[in-house]
Amino acid sequence: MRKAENVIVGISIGDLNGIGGEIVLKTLEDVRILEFFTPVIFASVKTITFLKTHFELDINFNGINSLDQIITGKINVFNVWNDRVNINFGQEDPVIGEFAIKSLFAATKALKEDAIDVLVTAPINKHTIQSEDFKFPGHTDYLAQELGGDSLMFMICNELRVGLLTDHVPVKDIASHITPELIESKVNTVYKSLQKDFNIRRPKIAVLGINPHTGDNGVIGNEDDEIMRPTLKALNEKGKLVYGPYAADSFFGSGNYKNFDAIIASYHDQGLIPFKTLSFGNGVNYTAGLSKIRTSPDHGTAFEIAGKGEANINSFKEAVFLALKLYHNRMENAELAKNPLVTPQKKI
Ligand SMILES: NC(=O)c1ccc[n+]([C@@H]2O[C@H](COP(=O)([O-])OP(=O)(O)OC[C@H]3O[C@@H](n4cnc5c(N)ncnc54)[C@H](O)[C@@H]3O)[C@@H](O)[C@H]2O)c1
Ligand SMILES: N[C@H](C(=O)O)[C@H](O)COP(=O)(O)O
Repeated sequence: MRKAENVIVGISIGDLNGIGGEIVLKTLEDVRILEFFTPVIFASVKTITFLKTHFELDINFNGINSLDQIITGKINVFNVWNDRVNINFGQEDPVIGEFAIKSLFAATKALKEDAIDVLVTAPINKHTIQSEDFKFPGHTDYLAQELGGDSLMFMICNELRVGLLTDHVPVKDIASHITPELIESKVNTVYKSLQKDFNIRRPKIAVLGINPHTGDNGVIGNEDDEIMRPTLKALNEKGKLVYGPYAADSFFGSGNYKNFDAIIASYHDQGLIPFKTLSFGNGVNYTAGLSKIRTSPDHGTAFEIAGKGEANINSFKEAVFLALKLYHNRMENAELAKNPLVTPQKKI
């Protein structure tokens, strides 16, 4: 297995008018971090120099034009563009959105070609990134297309893990998206991720219902009784410790969430509101189910504080360290699978 400092963490720079540049550079300013990995920022030396000057940071970096020029133990900046970027903190700007996408495309290509080991993405603005080349509601769907597999938005903070059945889906379409096939596929992805990424051998999973009070026997909707319950029962009978549907309103307040290795919420805000409240700014958004590891902080571009030097870097730092932990866990599990323990046979 690679030495820690040789693990290459690719970082896409996100929306340059937001807080992305600040959280990336302030995280890397503490040089002790380079003992744990080698970073490669996908942007340009000119742009990173502008940010370094703006935030008055004491960092040095190694500008590269090719990924075989990466130097271990240095902050590497890969020149994705040569243009001068007109940064106006706090402004929604489609031109800046194009640079966010250039950075993401270059970093994803490097990930696919194994030039980087994991990808950590700084936040993008979902509106300004839309173009002919990019018609996705976020990184999760884009990476699912690029890397294959069954992608799943999996929010992680210590022992709290919240996955989503439906992620960037408009509220009016949620119920029609939730089918037995989708439930089975998402439960399986969460299950495999808990085993392979988090080393939990026999995971226990809770699924939250769709309707208020899981429908109250059909008084407030039938989906929980007709779709959720039979699908979860069938999965349970196949041997998975999966339970539910649970009424979502009291599930976190009662502390019941602590009894499970992961919780699957039916839709975005049902899962992300309790997650972001309980994780106190330290949460990480992990895209599970893919062939490669991608993490990101659990917050967005925060335009109102961008450029002011007020951004909290904790969630981004956690995203980097979670990506490293998952990378090492996957490597270890792959090693173990290559050399399974053979049970000695009795001599007769
Ligand atoms: N991973 C991602 O790319 C990602 C994640 C979430 C949201 N977004 C996008 O970001 C944009 C803005 O979204 P939003 O306003 O709903 O959420 P947001 O997370 O940007 O901001 C919500 C609130 O939290 C504050 N905040 C966020 N991060 C902070 C930090 N590190 N330090 C201090 N305060 C912080 C903001 O100032 C704001 O008050 C949207 O386009 C959204 O889609 C992207
Ligand atoms: N729902 C995510 C969050 O709130 O953290 C966010 O929009 C990012 O989504 P992608 O990872 O798909 O960009």
